[in-house]
Amino acid sequence: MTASTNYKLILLRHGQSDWNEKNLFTGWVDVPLTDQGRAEAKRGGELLVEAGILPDVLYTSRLKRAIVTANIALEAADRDWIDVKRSWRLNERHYGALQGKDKTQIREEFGDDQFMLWRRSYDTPPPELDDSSEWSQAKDPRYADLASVPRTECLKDVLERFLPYWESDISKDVLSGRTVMVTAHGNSLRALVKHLDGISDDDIAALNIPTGIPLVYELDENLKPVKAGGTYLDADAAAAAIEAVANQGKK
Ligand SMILES: O=C(O)[C@@H](CO)OP(=O)(O)O
Repeated sequence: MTASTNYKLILLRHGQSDWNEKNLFTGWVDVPLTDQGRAEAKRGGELLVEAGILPDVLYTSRLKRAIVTANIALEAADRDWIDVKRSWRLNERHYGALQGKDKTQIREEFGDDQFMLWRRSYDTPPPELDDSSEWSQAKDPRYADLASVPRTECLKDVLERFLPYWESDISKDVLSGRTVMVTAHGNSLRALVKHLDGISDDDIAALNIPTGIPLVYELDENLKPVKAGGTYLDADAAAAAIEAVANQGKK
């Protein structure tokens, strides 16, 4: 790759999930996509074709809403065949004791400030989820390779578990000149965007990522974004969807 050529990275948050629709905190609970989510994923793949930006390698979390979104988008782009790598390090933030709880009820019960602190602050995790909860992942065999499964996480924790994988795998594929697609989650992608754009711990609270709309970053040889914030392939749809994510939990 020549010095003048920029590297390409596609970020894709999964399409609407069952629990997005039901307004529940989800985290590591492995919920499926809704029909709308599947349609968003297909549209995401079509947007890639229309923009002429086709992934050469896919990274996903170990959660089916990301895996299925990527599969549908790749099928729509006729790229089903590309190499795939999955890691728990791309999982959604573990939402602790909030997993399975209704966002509006939590906002009403604890108030706006506490709700936003748990939801968007950089370093305040929700209370830990008990291992006996039906929404716990403590005994989930898919995480048998982890020294310990999180019981809760704040965004800082997500960044700390994501960055080693960025350094060891994802960034290397980007720098090899392959167009990399990362299909993941609202908060694991917020961690990635914070890192790429150098967003402060305070400012990251205001950043929301919409479901199913590809966000394309062109990166220079130091992996710095050529355009801060990247480019959503459907800017109008993204603006409306970002607003909706920001307002979750409001009546
Ligand atoms: O519930 C979750 O896991 C996330 C993403 O859907 O929600 P929030 O946007 O509130 O962080």
